[in-house]
Formats: sequence, C-alpha cells, structure tokens
Amino acid sequence: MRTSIATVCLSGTLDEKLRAAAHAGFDGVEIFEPDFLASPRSPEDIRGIAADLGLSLDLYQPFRDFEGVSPELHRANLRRAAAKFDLMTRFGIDTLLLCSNVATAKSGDDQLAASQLRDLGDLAAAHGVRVAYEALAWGRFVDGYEHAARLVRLADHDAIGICLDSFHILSKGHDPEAIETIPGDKVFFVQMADAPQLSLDVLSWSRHYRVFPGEGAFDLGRFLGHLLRTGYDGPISLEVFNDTFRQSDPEETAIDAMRSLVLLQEQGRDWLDRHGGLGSAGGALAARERLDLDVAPAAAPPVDFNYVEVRSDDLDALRTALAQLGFADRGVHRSKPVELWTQGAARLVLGPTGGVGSAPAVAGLGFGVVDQDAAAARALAFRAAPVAREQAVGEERLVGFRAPDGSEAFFGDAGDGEPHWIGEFGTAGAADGQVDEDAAGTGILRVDHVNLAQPWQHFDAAVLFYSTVVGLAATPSTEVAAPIGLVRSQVLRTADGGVRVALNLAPSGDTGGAILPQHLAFATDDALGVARAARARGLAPLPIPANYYDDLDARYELDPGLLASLRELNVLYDRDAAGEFLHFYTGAIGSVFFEVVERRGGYEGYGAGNAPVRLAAQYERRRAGSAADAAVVAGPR
Ligand SMILES: O=C(O)c1ccc(O)c(O)c1
Ligand SMILES: [Mg+2]
Repeated sequence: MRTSIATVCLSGTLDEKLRAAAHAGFDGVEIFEPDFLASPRSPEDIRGIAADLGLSLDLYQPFRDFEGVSPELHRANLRRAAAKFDLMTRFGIDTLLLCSNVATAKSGDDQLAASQLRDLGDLAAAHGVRVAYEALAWGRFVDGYEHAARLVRLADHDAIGICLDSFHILSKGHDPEAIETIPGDKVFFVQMADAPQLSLDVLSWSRHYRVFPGEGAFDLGRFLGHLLRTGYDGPISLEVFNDTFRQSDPEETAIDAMRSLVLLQEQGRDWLDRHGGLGSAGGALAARERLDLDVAPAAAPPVDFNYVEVRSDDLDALRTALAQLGFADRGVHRSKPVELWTQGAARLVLGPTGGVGSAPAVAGLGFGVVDQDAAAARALAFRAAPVAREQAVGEERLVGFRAPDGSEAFFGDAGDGEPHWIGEFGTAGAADGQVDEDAAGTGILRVDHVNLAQPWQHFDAAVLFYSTVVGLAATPSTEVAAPIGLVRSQVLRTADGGVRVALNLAPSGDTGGAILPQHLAFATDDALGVARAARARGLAPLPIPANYYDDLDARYELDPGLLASLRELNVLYDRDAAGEFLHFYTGAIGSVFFEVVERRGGYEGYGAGNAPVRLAAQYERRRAGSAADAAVVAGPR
C-alpha cells in the first residue's frame, strides 16, 4: 500500500516536514497550501527536494468554496483554479483537493453544482491534472460522501473524482459501507484520521482532536476494508489536525504516523478476513496484491509484568517504603548500579536517576512474553526504536524499545517461577539474593498495574505505542477531577488483566512528576492484612478524610467491622455489579508512589470514583510540605 501524509500533520518548516516524512518511510506527501505559501522555496525547488528524498508529491490542498455559486463567482473561481493548476504543473502534482463549499454556495441544487464541477473538470483536463472532491462534515450543502459521490457521478467528467476522508464520514456517523458503491477509479484520493468519541461540533472536533489511526475511537479497519473492495490502489494518506503535534518533534510525529498506518493495514486485513474478503469483484480481487499490505508479523500479547524499573535520587526513601510493604531486598546487580526488591512475582529494580532531563521515574517496564523474538519482530515492524542495552557475558538477553516518554519497554521471558536474570543480583548485596523470610511479607502477589503520567505532547503517541509495539488493548479514555484540573486517563491492558498500564495526562508545567507522580499498584488478596502489617513496620499510608468513610457507609451500608477496618487503615473501597475493590496508597516518594489493591469477585476497575479523594489527599500532602512526606518513610512508630 502506498503511504502518504499531509504536510499539515507535521511541525516545522516545509523542508523539515519533507525530511521527517521521508525518514519515516512515507512514499509521498500532500502539499498543504499554507505550508507552501510560508516557504521561501519555489515549486521547482520543492519538487527537486522531494525527488531527492524519494517522496512523490501526491496532492495539492485545499481548494475551497467552489461549487453552487453565482455565475459571476463561478467565473472568478475558475480563474482562481487555473492559477492553482499552473502551480501544480510546476510542482509535478496531478491531483487537487477540492473541499465542499462552506461559505459561498448560494444554492443546494445538485445540477448547478455538478455543471460547475464539470467546467472545473474541463479546465483541469486542459492542464493535465484532476480534481478530488471532498465533502467536509460542515459543508454548506454537501456534508456527506454519498452526496459528493452523487455530484461526481452527475458531473460525469474524467478529471472529477472523489476524495474520501475518514474523519468527515465517521464523525457524522455515516456508514462507510456505501463506499463500495463508488467505482474504484472514481476514488481519486483517500485521507485517514482517527478521533476520540466526543460530543462536539464537527468543525472544532476536526480542527483540534483528529489523531492518527489507532489513537482514537473510529473503526478504521472497517473503513479500509470497504475502501479496498472498490479496487482503489492509490495512496492512503494521513491528515490530522490537533493542538499537540504542532508542538512536537516532526521526526517523532512522522514515526508515530507511520506506526499508525502499519496498524491500520493490519486492522483492514483483519476486517476483510472476518467479513468475506475483498468480495467477488474481479478488479478488486487483484487490488489486494497491488496494495501489498504492510502488516506486522503476529505476536501474542504480553502475559505479565516481568519487572518494573524505578529511578530516583532518594533511593533510601524508596527502600524504606518497600521494606515497610514487606518487599525483600535481593541485593545489587553484579555489573550495573541497580538493586532488586521482590515480593511474590512483583519485582522492582531500583536505580539512581541519570540527572536532569533523564527518563521518568518509572524508567522501564519489563513485559513477560512467550516468544521474545516474535515480540521484538512485531515491535520493529511497528517502527519502534530499539534500546541498546549493555550486556555482560552470560547475562540474560532482554530486548528493549524506547517509549514516547523516554522510558523503556523490555520483553523478557514469561513463565512460572523467577526469571533467570534474578541470578544477576545479589553478588555484592547484604541479602545475597536470598529472601529474608522473617523480615519480608508475603501478602503482595504481583504488579496489578502501572500508572504512567504522560507529558501532554506524548499521550496519543503513548496509546499507540502500548497498543502496537507492546500489544495491549486500549480501553476508552475517561476524565478524573483533581484539584489541579481534569486528568485524562486511559487504560491499556491484556484480556485477562495480567498486564495493565494506565496512562494519565500530566498537567502542563508538571516537570519531574511533582504534581502527578507515576505509580505502581501491587495486587494482593488481603489488602487489610497488608495494610496492617505495613503499618506495624512503620508505614504511614496516605490519610483519607473521615468524610469519605461517612459517605461510604451511606452509599454501601457496609458491614460495620469492615468499615471500621477501612477507616482505621486508610483503605479505600469501591464496588460494582461484578465485585469489590479495596486499595490504599503510600505518600509520594519523589515522583513515584505505591498502591496496594485487592480485587474481589470480577471487579475490573481502578476505583476511579476514589481518584478525586486520593488526588486531593496527595495535593494536601504536597502543600503541607516535605515534612509530611518524610513521615511516610520514617521508621516504626
Ligand atoms: O478543516 C479543513 O478546512 C479541511 C481542509 C482540508 C481537508 O482535507 C479537510 O479534511 C479539512
Ligand atoms: Mg480531508
């Protein structure tokens, strides 16, 4: 499948955009007119640069407000179009994107619009170019692709075809199935964008929230499936608008964009496989070979967390908190400045930060997979950047990739029992790799979830990274009220919940995770027991206000003994139709904190209703100053 991207999707100068698109492996670009107008370069210059980079110039866009106008305006519009056709000839671009009229159309008469499009077709043909007509979701008279297709049919001109843009179609709730009724050779161009499900006017939604495929909520695999059945074999181009990529590095955005197209091709193939393939149309059958879908090799999703790596400048505070939670000190690594703490299958690797601007507190996530090579091959096909890992002779191989926030995702062996690499720890440590059974607890079983605060520029890219490179499934995003604003939150997980990663949108200006720390949640089947034992070892949990427990009582009519224990131990509670949830928190330790969770029955949530209480309690602590946090890690009381 030929890939393309509109220059509007990338930040920087036109030169930078072209370079980024080429480096990410795109076959071509759409030249977005404002990018050209702002460039000091001539069309011939740009044509030469694109050719040197191996990029085709697939489309010039947008041309606006043409059809359905008065005769005088029509004459002026044709003059305007002729100038653009001349320009396109200099660029060597053969297709102009025409948006449906949003401003100057005086009539919704299809015959008038079609005859004006036919005139435009004559003019385009005379210049050796063609026009792709696109229904904008907020068009004055034409706001749907089926209407646009009808006008193209009425215009009946070789140089007039349609541009299908997934956003305009799916944002209106239009069914993409009728795409199959459009002849493939009348589809002149295709633009793809995803978007989160919002109830917002389509113009604002389009201009501020479009994201790359896989980062939003649209079913684009189905869209692509219907499209391929027309026999279309032109480029699939990305066209997103939002407030984020404009402030991001174009090279990174372009990789993210390419990753989304690899995912889209897999989703399209899967949809076709489930829905009868390309159908019986002869031409369409050949299309699949011509399209040559670039699909990543399959790999099973991760099974569990192999380990979590936390970096901190206050390792003593982390050690104290982990010891209070019952973790065992397993000693230091034999060749790296890191140490291992474990309890059950929860494994934490602690190390110092690399200084200012280094990776976030949760610097690495190890995912247990059944086939490391397959997982790595899939990650590479999704254009993930491998992380070089120094490896001493005999040390277990771990394959790693850089996540958008600068942290690292590693694939290790899933399996029963401890990973082999554990043997690399303990040679120099006091604990000698052995668990001190007396000091350690046994209530914590494994990591339940990891909660990563994401810089706002990387949130969408992180959703795509964890769903493609790591292989988790994205669930719908939610918003949580906090004293510092609304916090967007989205969980990516495996079907059985063995791996859960929650992403939270860090408030802007939150450098170093001071406002929204990263956090690790450990699973237990006895939260009250773990809380009690931790308290005996000196842990002061995050204090929860009495008001909260009064409300719990009012809502749930809890057993008085249970309520008293929750209140006494600062354990929070939630319940839904499937089960119950008990959880408590430590205070923040630098830019990380810990949570212990107990899921009863089939409870699958995260106590979202309790998040405002937790966030307010943490806010309170922060305001009270570091003295309060110091108390969290003080010795036994
Ligand atoms: O928002 C717009 O104006 C606009 C312009 C060109 C497009 O292809 C599009 O989908 C939207
Ligand atoms: Mg478009």
